[in-house]
Amino acid sequence: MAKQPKVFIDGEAGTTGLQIRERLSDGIDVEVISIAPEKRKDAEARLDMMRAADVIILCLPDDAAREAVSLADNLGDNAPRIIDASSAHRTADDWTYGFAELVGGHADQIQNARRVTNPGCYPTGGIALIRPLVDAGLIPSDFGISVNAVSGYSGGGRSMIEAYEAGTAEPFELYGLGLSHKHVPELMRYSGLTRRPIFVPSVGNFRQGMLVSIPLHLDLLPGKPSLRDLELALTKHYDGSTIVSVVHEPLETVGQRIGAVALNGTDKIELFVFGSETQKQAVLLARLDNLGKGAAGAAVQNLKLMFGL
Ligand SMILES: NC(=O)C1=CN([C@@H]2O[C@H](COP(=O)(O)OP(=O)(O)OC[C@H]3O[C@@H](n4cnc5c(N)ncnc54)[C@H](OP(=O)(O)O)[C@@H]3O)[C@@H](O)[C@H]2O)C=CC1
Ligand SMILES: CC(=O)N[C@@H](CCC(=O)OP(=O)(O)O)C(=O)O
Repeated sequence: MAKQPKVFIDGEAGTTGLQIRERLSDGIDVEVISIAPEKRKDAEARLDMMRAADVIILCLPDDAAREAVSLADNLGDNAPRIIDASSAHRTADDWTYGFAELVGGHADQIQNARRVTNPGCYPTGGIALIRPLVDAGLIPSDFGISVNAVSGYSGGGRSMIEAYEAGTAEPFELYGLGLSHKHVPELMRYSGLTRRPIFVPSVGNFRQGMLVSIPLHLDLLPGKPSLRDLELALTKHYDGSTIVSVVHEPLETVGQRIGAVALNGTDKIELFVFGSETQKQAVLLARLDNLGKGAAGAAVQNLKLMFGL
């Protein structure tokens, strides 16, 4: 029988760490090794955990994740493999982007990678929608794209959760209005866009769940594609995936509105092409759980790929 991989979750007590822990206790053949809670920020103790681990999953703020990687570097060739859930290494050339469905064959790259950077929750939705359409030639890479999104408050980690649960946060707000959100470089790099998209995130008074939407003027696209053309290209790209699905619901069925929380507790993502053929306008839409495919679900998916679980 193959050896059970030993997993150290650095940041195990945080929002993402806890979700990963929960998923790993659900019949996945790994041994989770945990640090004593009072030592969780002690570099020597963390290094000892890294020595014992086959893989570490970083569920830390960006600076702490960078520090964890330099700790692991001290172990040279004996360093464990790394999955980083933070945004510290998302556009680094020597890391593999942990979105298995990105392009054909990408899952094999994750399988063989030593260092995998987990996608951000918003880029997961945006890239899932845009990349296949750029690759199919339906959206030119220099096309002007806007990405609007709403997240549950768990996306902001422990401090935002506490603020919402104490009733001290705005019930709903847009943010990132200086258009320099940290997710934009990642979104550009992996969606294949060369023109910087306008990204406007927002957060509301619900714990988890996410919608990412992209309005498009179809008559400004070079081939003037129909809604059906866009839907077909997405369907073809994700054919066979058990995680990403393209939902073929006519507008009349969904009633021209869609909620953010239907996939909560799952690691799935749904893609929709809404709009009006008459107006030649579309809204591409992704629905996911920010803590599922947007964080912990993707980390566990990558772990399974890396260890053939
Ligand atoms: N929440 C989400 O939807 C998503 C989060 N992410 C990313 O995952 C990472 C973790 O986020 P999240 O779980 O939400 O954050 P949390 O704030 O909920 O948890 C972070 C954890 O890291 C611990 N920690 C902080 N500094 C250190 C340190 N120097 N050494 C060891 N442990 C430390 C914290 O401990 P303490 O509280 O005691 O300081 C806490 O347990 C972030 O980089 C985030 O951007 C990615 C995708 C989605
Ligand atoms: C609501 C909220 O605050 N969301 C976070 C993103 C959460 C996420 O995916 O973050 P990482 O890229 O850090 O992993 C934000 O906008 O910064």
